[in-house]
Amino acid sequence: MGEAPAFFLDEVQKGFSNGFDLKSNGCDSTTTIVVGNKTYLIGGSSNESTLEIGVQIFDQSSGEWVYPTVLGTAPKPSKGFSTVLLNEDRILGIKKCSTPDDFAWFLEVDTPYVRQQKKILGTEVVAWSKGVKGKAEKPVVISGPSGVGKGTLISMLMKEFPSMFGFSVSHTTRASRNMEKDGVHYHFTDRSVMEKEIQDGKFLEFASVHGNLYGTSVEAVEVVADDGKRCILDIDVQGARSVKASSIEAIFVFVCPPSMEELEKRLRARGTETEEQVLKRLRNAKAEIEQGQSSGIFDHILYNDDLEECYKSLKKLLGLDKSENGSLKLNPYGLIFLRIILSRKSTRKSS
Ligand SMILES: Nc1ncnc2c1ncn2[C@@H]1O[C@H](COP(=O)(O)OP(=O)(O)OP(=O)(O)O)[C@@H](O)[C@H]1O
Ligand SMILES: Nc1nc2c(ncn2[C@@H]2O[C@H](COP(=O)(O)O)[C@@H](O)[C@H]2O)c(=O)[nH]1
Repeated sequence: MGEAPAFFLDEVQKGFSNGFDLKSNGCDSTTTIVVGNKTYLIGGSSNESTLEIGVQIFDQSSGEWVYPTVLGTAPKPSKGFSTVLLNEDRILGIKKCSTPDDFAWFLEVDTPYVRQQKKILGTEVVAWSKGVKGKAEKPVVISGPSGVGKGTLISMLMKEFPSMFGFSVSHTTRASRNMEKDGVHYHFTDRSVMEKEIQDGKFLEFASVHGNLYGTSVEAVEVVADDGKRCILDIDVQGARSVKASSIEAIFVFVCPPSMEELEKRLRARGTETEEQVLKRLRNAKAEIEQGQSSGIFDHILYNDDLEECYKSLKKLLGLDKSENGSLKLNPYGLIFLRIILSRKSTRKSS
């Protein structure tokens, strides 16, 4: 989510000159700003029922108006909206006559995230995010093969630090397990509904995992941010890759099992999957561990052998422990362990 330097937001709020070329439209409800060969018309309301500030693009090369897919939650219309272009890839918008927590907004127009979404959606794309005053803690992305203990570690963290962390509740098309609650563990949904919402740009990332669709909605992350908490995402490696390509600056943690045999034991002991699903998850685990090692996505690799030790390491890397960082920060030993795990031949045949 976008973050404006605190000093800058303070200056703008006080109405001081700030050195930026802010284009004010007084109290009109629309403003235009040129980025490359496109003119962005921002303001008014594109949709009367939701009352959001609308965005239209005039493409000077084709001479046509384009209505982009708008990702993120757009600001509500205000009496005036001033804009300034930052880094040629995002527009900072300042709402007039607004509250301190609602006056700075970013519209990404050509960031890596927006470019990626353009490719996926095949449309023109822009993405809104609210400016955060001050320093927001980076979200934490936790990945690793199924059954390694990601959920267990996250539960421990949420239990010990309930006011600090908020879990990003993903959507999934898989059936719910016995103890799982809709809206708490996942938003359980139909594939057709989720596919439509993906097309509508409601997802920050999504992936097909073990035969089902899983995804993080923009709203899921915003709910946590609005609560003033640090967001934790439990997502697979494909999802982590998408978040890495987005404008979100996160800490990426990969959790590794001590061995494939132990992973299998844990998956079976959990008793939530059919035999066929266990086998599929174990097959996918190999590829995930390989990607955990070689993708360059992850800042930290944790070994979940002894749960308490692993939890301690997780807390250390999140700065929740005063002693030195306890994770294997992509050091040679980490890579050696990964290779050992991958080189152990699974005795089970793929089905
Ligand atoms: N260090 C550990 N030693 C032994 N068992 C563990 C350890 N960590 C977790 N477990 C157990 O392993 C099982 C799988 O853990 P968990 O459900 O947290 O995995 P996960 O990575 O979240 O899996 P998935 O990706 O499928 O959601 C659980 O029964 C959990 O209690
Ligand atoms: N890319 C995403 N992956 C996700 C998301 N939510 C969960 N996951 C991953 O799916 C597997 C399987 O989960 P399970 O609950 O069926 O055992 C696991 O690796 C999760 O990390 C998501 O939103 N996006």
